[in-house]
Amino acid sequence: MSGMFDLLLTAYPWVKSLHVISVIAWMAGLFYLPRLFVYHVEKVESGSETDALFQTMERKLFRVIMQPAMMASWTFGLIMVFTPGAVDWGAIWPYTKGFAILSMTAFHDWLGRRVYQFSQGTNQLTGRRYRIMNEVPTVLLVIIIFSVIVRF
Ligand code: HEM
Repeated sequence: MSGMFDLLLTAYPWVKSLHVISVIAWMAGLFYLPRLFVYHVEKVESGSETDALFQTMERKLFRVIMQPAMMASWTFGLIMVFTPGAVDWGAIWPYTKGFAILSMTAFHDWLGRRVYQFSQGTNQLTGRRYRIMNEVPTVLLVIIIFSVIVRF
């Protein structure tokens, strides 16, 4: 067991670097995909060539960038959770961060369901709704950064 802990401690700065790289890639998609939806709803005629192009951009962004980036963020984050001393469970920040990452994951899932709906031509939501939803990852990001940096 102590050999395992030594390995986790030695790898820690590398794991944290990979974690931050993954979350940046994930966040890029979480910010951009709802913007694509806004333009898709407001400017694109259903069934047109541009509609097909938007569907491709949305699907690729979600599958090729966001899904792998989310899995990597979770994997490296959980490795740090199991590194001795990394998380002070007596503090408040692990719980505010935990709440925010679960919400971020739920938001990611919600976006995935919207990608599917656009691909079926059954989107129900307005551009205004997507503009409002675009603020969700921003608010969660603020909670996460205050949690891990201020560490209240
Ligand atoms: C997906 C699930 C996630 C898990 C399980 C997780 C877990 C962790 C853990 C255990 C640490 C080390 C504790 C620390 O040193 O602060 C950490 C660090 C960090 N996380 Fe996450 N995290 C996740 C997602 C995110 C997301 C979505 C963001 C940004 C939006 C983020 C940003 C950071 C940053 C910036 C650090 C480095 C803080 C420092 O300077 O030490 N994490 N994460």
